[in-house]
Amino acid sequence: MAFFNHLARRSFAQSAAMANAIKNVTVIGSGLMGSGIAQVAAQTGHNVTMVDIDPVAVEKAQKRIGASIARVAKKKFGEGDDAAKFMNESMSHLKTSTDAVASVESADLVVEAIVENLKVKKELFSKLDGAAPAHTIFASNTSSIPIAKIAEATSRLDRFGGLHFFNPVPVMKLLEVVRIPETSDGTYEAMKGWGKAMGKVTVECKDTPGFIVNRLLVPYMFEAVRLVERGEASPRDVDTAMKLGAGHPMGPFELMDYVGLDTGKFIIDGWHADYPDEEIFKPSPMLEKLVADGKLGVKSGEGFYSYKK
Ligand SMILES: CCCCCCC[C@H](O)CC(=O)SCCNC(=O)CCNC(=O)[C@H](O)C(C)(C)COP(=O)([O-])OP(=O)([O-])OC[C@H]1O[C@@H](n2cnc3c(N)ncnc32)[C@H](O)[C@@H]1OP(=O)([O-])[O-]
Ligand SMILES: NC(=O)c1ccc[n+]([C@@H]2O[C@H](COP(=O)([O-])OP(=O)(O)OC[C@H]3O[C@@H](n4cnc5c(N)ncnc54)[C@H](O)[C@@H]3O)[C@@H](O)[C@H]2O)c1
Repeated sequence: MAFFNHLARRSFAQSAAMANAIKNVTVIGSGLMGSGIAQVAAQTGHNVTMVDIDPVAVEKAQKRIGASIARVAKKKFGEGDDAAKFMNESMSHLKTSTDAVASVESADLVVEAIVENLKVKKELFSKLDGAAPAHTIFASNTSSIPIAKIAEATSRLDRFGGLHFFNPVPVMKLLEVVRIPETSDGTYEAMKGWGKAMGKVTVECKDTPGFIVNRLLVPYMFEAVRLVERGEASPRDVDTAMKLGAGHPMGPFELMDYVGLDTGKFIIDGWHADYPDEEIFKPSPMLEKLVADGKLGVKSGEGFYSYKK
């Protein structure tokens, strides 16, 4: 018994040490998710570099983060000195860059949150693999792509996993921590420990399509799309029904607009390619048209609904 207690203490100490070892975090992608992850990492005292290929995206992300940190500060401290101190300290932990390769040179953890496209994610990780130190853990925030397929681009499968956050990151408490068969126990413990240091509740999941939440959420959203396409109800009434009848904070159309319809299309196209016989994953004419018209949801000012002021 004493021996097992000793082992348990040692593995706890090891995982705590690895989680504590994550100080320098590089977040690649400064869109909806990357900016949220970078913000929470900075708020929780990590040294963060947030990277995007698009300098305009970085600039917008900084503004979004400033506004969001102000909301968090107000909620935590009200008005006054403590709120200002929290905001200043958080912002002082955040750097930005447009050079992904240079930004990983001293990273303990890289969290990728770029476009939901396997080829683009692999190209990125393959470049980073040669530039990051040997100890650096790589993680993807993908919604739907198998982690193993992304990890193939690197030679560090034991230091690779999934860290799936939820939108809006500063508010949503959940973090799905995903391992592939090669992920080492040390890496997995470090990812979970970091999630806790970020203030999230972590759940563990294997590298299964959609992990836990999206395995249930995506078919639900697409049932809603089919229902509207069949002319059985309007998006507004479906949303009202799910909010007032099922207690959801947003209806499925509001939520799709919030997530981004381009991301929704990437997810469904990927799953349709992988599971061509599944009716629910077949392309939706309604979604195809909105994306083709540049109506990507809240982020572009219009999707199923208009957000233009
Ligand atoms: C097509 C297929 C698509 C597949 C999708 C897969 C996507 C993905 O992989 C998984 C997901 O993320 S799935 C998506 C998972 N996500 C969901 O399911 C989300 C469902 N929606 C919700 O939970 C709620 O509607 C919200 C929390 C978004 C807003 O809450 P509300 O009550 O309706 O409105 P409120 O009054 O404005 O906000 C209330 C308070 O929240 C705080 N706050 C809010 N935003 C903030 C920010 N950016 N920063 C900081 N703080 C922020 C703030 O404290 C505010 O209080 P304040 O006094 O005003 O400062
Ligand atoms: N939107 C959501 O609700 C949500 C939730 C959980 C997970 N995700 C996943 O997170 C990832 C990002 O989603 P998002 O909603 O933040 O997308 P987004 O469109 O808001 O942002 C993506 C950003 O990545 C940048 N980018 C693209 N290619 C890049 C590259 N090679 N190097 C650096 N930057 C690059 C783009 O310029 C853009 O700013 C996707 O994998 C998505 O599936 C999204």
